[in-house]
Amino acid sequence: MIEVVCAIVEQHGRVLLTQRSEQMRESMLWEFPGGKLEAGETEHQGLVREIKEELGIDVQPYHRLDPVQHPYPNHTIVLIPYLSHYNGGVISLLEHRAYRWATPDELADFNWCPADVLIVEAYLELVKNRG
Ligand SMILES: Nc1nc2c([nH]c(=O)n2[C@@H]2O[C@H](COP(=O)(O)OP(=O)(O)OP(=O)(O)O)[C@@H](O)[C@H]2O)c(=O)[nH]1
Repeated sequence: MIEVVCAIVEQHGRVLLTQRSEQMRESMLWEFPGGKLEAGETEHQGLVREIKEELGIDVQPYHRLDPVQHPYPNHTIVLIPYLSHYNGGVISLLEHRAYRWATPDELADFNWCPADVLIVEAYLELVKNRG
């Protein structure tokens, strides 16, 4: 099982989404930025490292949401989402095709990686319950 951590980074009522590039698996689909955990790394360390590597920004994970398991044709992943603070830096697209700061209302309009669909739903529920 491949463990993948991803960040739900919020700022001014919007959330950061990234679009996978032509070169990546699940190409052109939208996701929460992140990546595979490396051996010996904690989830927090892996998430901070991945976001720095692919977007050049600093984030601080603070709340773990329920992981989602998803079978892709050649591998199964467990996707572990963290609500995260944006701690600074300017976004550079070092691996992705595009990024957006989307409002919760807009999230349903994106073509998501299949593993993310349940995470988007859980996030929307959380936003609703915050009032
Ligand atoms: N980062 C990220 N990956 C996701 C999400 N949803 C999802 O299904 N995935 C899948 O999880 C896997 C993560 O791979 P990745 O390519 O982003 O990670 P990485 O940078 O560590 O991989 P690499 O070193 O093999 O290129 C891919 O199969 C990707 O499609 C998501 O929200 N964020």
